[in-house]
Amino acid sequence: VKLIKWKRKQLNLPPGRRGWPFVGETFGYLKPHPATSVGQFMEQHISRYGKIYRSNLFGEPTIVSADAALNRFVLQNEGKLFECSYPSSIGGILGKWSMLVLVGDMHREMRMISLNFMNNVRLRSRLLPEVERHSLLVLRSWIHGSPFSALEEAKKALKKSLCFLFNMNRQVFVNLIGFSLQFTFNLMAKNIMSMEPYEAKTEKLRLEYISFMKGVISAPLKFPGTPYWKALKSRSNILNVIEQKMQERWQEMREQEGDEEVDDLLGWCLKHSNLSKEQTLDLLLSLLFAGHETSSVALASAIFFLESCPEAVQELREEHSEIERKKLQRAESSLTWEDYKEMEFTQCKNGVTSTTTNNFMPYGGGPRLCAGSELAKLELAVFLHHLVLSYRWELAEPDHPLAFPFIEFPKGLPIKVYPI
Ligand code: HEM
Repeated sequence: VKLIKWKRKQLNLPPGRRGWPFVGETFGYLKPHPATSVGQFMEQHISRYGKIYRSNLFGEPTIVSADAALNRFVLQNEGKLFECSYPSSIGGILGKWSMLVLVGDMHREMRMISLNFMNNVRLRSRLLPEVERHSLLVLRSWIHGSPFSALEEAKKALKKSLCFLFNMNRQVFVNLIGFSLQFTFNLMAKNIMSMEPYEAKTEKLRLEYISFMKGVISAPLKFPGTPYWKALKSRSNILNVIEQKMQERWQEMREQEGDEEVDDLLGWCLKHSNLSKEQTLDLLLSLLFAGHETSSVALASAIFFLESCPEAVQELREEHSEIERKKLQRAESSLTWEDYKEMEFTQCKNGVTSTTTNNFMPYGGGPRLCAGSELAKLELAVFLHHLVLSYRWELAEPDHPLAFPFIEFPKGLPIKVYPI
């Protein structure tokens, strides 16, 4: 669904209605609904007005489109016929230099930096081994316990976090959302700022992001207690951590005078870009945001839907067992890029019709096409590889994805896993 704002009056506008004064139809539009449907609001509006209709959302006159062809046209003409904009509250939280809210040349510059950080060479040589290491860290913690136990402070953080874990007769209960967030966050924190997983500072930052995310799409009410207020506070705490990392890195760079460079995004920005300190802070903050919530929900959803399709799990297991067998024959201990390319069923490379590919736009399109889509696909495939080879799983209690408007599993997707 794309929201398109119009400024001029007396245009040939689609049908629709304005709703209540000021708030328009915002509350109805944002009402949580099962993520497997477009929701009652959209269904009712589409049946009454068609797939393209007029409304009033977030305090602005708006055209809503649930029409895939129009959505693709809008995405592809971004910066030419259309310009992206978000409700101002989102800019307040992500920062005015965040790539998600920037337009024009500055957006292009930030985008180039992000694409460079996740380019094909880095994906093969650096990110693939990291993705595998972080997948195994999480999956092994399900049976061996988390490396947390060594750290008193992090233990407290664990209690507060969504994750829980206990072991009974080799059957393990896992709060999947907590663990998939841990996996994707740790991966990004390592590659953006060389922060090690399970260290107290990394955990603290991860927990800040949880309250940060809750406020990104919330009413911009700036008084204590509201999600928006808490998210602004988290933003400032997150920026403090990133700034401290930046100071430490400057210090190291001065001391080492051009010696070995740390291979992370922070190091690259400080050495090779002309970004100001503020711009670098917002870039890192928003990349950490864009790069972990999204892929963790995608991963949890994949595992959720697979649970109800044993045939697909069986086919996955066959594909990954074969890859594992060949890997062992070559006496290799880690996955190679060639192994990854062989995960064809996992990546749904066969049997996808052109209608599906044309209408399915999970990564957006045009000049704002997700900069991390290749990394996200790698994360999903490698995690699933080790998951299906190590465990069987089933839902521990009924849960389902809700559009909130971000996708959430109300119970955190509790699953029971059995080591194979
Ligand atoms: C399954 C996981 C993911 C999904 C579904 C997803 C989805 C999207 C979508 C729909 C957009 C376009 C937003 C717009 O139109 O303005 C986007 C942008 C972006 N995504 Fe992702 N994303 C995922 C994972 C990631 C990862 C792992 C990263 C890594 C850092 C990332 C980084 C970005 C960035 C930097 C942008 C902004 C691109 C730009 O404005 O030029 N994403 N993502």
